[in-house]
Amino acid sequence: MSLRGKVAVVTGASRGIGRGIALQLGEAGAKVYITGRDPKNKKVDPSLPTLESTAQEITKRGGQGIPVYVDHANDTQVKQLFEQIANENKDQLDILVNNAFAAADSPTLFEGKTFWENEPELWDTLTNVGLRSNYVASVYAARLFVKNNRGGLIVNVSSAGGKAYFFNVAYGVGKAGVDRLTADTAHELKLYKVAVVSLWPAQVKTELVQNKVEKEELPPHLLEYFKKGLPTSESIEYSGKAVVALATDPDVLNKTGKIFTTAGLGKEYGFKDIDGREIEVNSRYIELLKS
Ligand SMILES: NC(=O)c1ccc[n+]([C@@H]2O[C@H](COP(=O)([O-])OP(=O)(O)OC[C@H]3O[C@@H](n4cnc5c(N)ncnc54)[C@H](O)[C@@H]3O)[C@@H](O)[C@H]2O)c1
Repeated sequence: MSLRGKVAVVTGASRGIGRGIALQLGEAGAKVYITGRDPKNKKVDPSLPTLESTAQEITKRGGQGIPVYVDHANDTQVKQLFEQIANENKDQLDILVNNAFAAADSPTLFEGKTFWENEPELWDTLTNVGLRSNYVASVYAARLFVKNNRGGLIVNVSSAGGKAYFFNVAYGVGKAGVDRLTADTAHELKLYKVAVVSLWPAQVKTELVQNKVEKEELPPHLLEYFKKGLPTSESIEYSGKAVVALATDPDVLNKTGKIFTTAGLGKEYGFKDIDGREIEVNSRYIELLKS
């Protein structure tokens, strides 16, 4: 229970990597605010977990899960989230994980089209919730961190797509933006002892990807790529273990502004995936990080 007494917020945590991070923060004893869109306003796939079920699981594991409906495309709702956190915790906030990403459930991400074959609006789908939304949440979190003057941690969930071509042009530019957001917010927050890092998971066995593979709802090249990778993929909670390791590291400020792979952190801090597997560091990612 190394994070008992800490207050965290994980955006986009009903499923996927956000859910895995929220569960591990809960297991470490934190109070975890988790956000997701109101199911009344979106198409719900009943086979995917919900915000409420994730919150219950956090509490079952020893933390406190608090679900808050927030559409991260709506700045007013994000502002209200941080007002709620401030009111309920005497302004305390210790950890922000920017994870919400709107593109994965849009079929366009996986279609394999060139940028000129897609309509320009694809840019907005891939960067409004996934880059701009990280900036907005960071603004409100930073105001609390600075007011409290007791340090803090922001983890931006990103991807190797920030340095090399993955899926499509807007995806890569968005991820490069997330990594630059990390570097520049870290620069301004260092004085206040707030660390900001980018986290690159490798291929992750998310509920969405597993569903798409099972139902064969992917173009052939991606179906083959995901099928081949699934057996050795990281669990959603492996990213959570990485966030807990960072949040409990008294020297985390030495890492501020930089990008870390989940497996690299696993090796450094000595954690394994939840099934006991040691995850290999992807040698291509190491090369990309040096470039
Ligand atoms: N899945 C992978 O293999 C993988 C690998 C590396 C990096 N990543 C990155 O991890 C992040 C999360 O990806 P994922 O695979 O878990 O995706 P996912 O689609 O499974 O999860 C995204 C989460 O964001 C939420 N969300 C979407 N739009 C929202 C909105 N408007 N407001 C609030 N919440 C919203 C979804 O409900 C969901 O909980 C992304 O940035 C992705 O690029 C994923």
